[in-house]
Amino acid sequence: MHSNHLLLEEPIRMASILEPSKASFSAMSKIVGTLGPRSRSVEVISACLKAGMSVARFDFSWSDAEYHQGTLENLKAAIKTTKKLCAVMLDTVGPELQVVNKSEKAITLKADDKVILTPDQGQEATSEVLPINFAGLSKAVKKGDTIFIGQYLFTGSETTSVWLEVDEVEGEDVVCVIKNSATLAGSLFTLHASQIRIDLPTLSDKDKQVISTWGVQNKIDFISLSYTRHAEDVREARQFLSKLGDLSQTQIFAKIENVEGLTHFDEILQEADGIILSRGNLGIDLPPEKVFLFQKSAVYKCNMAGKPAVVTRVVDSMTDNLRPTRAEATDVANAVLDGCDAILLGAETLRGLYPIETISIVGKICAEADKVSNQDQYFKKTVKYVGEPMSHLESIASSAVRAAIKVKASVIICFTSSGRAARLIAKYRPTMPVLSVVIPRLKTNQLKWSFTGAFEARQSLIVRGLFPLLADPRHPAESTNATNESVLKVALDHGKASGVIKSHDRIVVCQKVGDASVVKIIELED
Ligand SMILES: Nc1ncnc2c1ncn2[C@@H]1O[C@H](COP(=O)(O)OP(=O)(O)O)[C@@H](O)[C@H]1O
Ligand SMILES: C=C(OP(=O)(O)O)C(=O)O
Ligand SMILES: [K+]
Ligand SMILES: [Mg+2]
Repeated sequence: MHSNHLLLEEPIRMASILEPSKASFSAMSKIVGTLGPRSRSVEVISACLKAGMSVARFDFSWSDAEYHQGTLENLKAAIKTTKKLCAVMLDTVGPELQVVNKSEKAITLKADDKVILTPDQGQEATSEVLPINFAGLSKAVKKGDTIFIGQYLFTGSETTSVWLEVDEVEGEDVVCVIKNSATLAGSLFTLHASQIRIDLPTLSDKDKQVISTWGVQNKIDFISLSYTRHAEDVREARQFLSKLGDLSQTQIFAKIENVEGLTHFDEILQEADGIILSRGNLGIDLPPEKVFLFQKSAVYKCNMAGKPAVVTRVVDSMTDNLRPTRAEATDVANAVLDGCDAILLGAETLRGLYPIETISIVGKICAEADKVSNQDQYFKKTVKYVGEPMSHLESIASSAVRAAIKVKASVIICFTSSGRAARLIAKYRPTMPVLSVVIPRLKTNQLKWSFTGAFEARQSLIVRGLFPLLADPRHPAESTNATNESVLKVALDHGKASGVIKSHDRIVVCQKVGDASVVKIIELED
């Protein structure tokens, strides 16, 4: 994929744009798919994995643990048959405001009419009254405030979502003027009050209950912490996970969905393992002309911190269409050029008509963008930002990337146990895939012995450029010459089998020999 590297900063021969792309290993960018009604059979999930999905998101805003368990069992079966790894992400409900439409009858709202938002959940949802799950709304809003309501995983389509303006507050009810005619479809609508503080905990009691049952049972790799607004939200979630056995290893991805989270971005980034730029909600909270600026600066900060950045809501129109709009197609490429690690698909895979095609098209756009991203510029910027003296490991990691580019290596093979070395290599955005060979370590919790490695391997599935391989735990974890050689052979065979490594290729290897970290370049004979 790196062989015909073009640079946007140099004149591109226009005709070269039309040259068909060589079939490549896969995109360096990752794809997170939200699984639901249209993407829960073994068949469809298998196709999604083959098309490039490497993380499955289970959104607990919608449906229950039993339903999600059924989907997860199918995911496990699909992983087994396709032999494609996939990590599991649990997405919390958090302080999300919802309208439950028990009857599931479509609700027609007409511009200039009035509608009442009430916390009385005993009432049916109609075009006059919409019951919501929060009693504090009337205290939080004032006349003139803007409220948005859309179908769960709204796509922004003007006919299924509605803008309201607060007209008056009557006790706990909020009376609103409808700004556009729309028909709300489905059983659940999300409500977003622009730039309003919602006084609800970031981890709700229901979230805690789900995490400590479903989450523990399934050893979830990631928590997607909806509506993270302060660093303290992440610290609290971390504290909660620390008491749940294996989940002390679960990574926390802070979802930035409103202005409050944006304001505290720097502190949140320090605490979190990664960031989800939740443009669905954030795109409503921010003035439209500011969305790109947040994206560019947040992704830059994530890159410099070496933490994964995930961008959402990229090809909403593919929920009903086989092709993205031109704007969407360009937006996906720009997200990659901005430096994001992964793209998160919502409605497109959950209830869209074309989940597999969506993943495949997004993957292809990412792969094209990968080819023209300016690695040299990025590398220099990162080295400058990190400054001197660099930590030993960071210096080794950046040198490995530099060497790999200079010798035109086809892959970097990185030995790691904690995953730290592989993440640092990814931070320097190599143009070739990184096979992160995770070496298990024996650990004990005083009750039983087990091996580390599974979490670390799956968690790299959200990092741009990383392709994990879990080494056989029978290999001793000590890095002797003999074990290094035998593990390297397994990694090379794996690389050859998957087509990234060919005979006579050069390969950069990052490993420890005794106590010393080394970067070596090998040239294959056959
Ligand atoms: N089991 C191993 N065998 C050989 N080298 C290793 C092993 N584990 C880590 N390394 C190398 O050791 C250095 C530290 O890597 P890191 O991922 O931080 O290791 P750790 O898992 O010990 O935190 C890197 O150069 C990495 O490639
Ligand atoms: C992904 C988002 O959130 P949700 O969990 O509501 O899909 C978003 O707001 O972009
Ligand atoms: K959610
Ligand atoms: Mg959201």
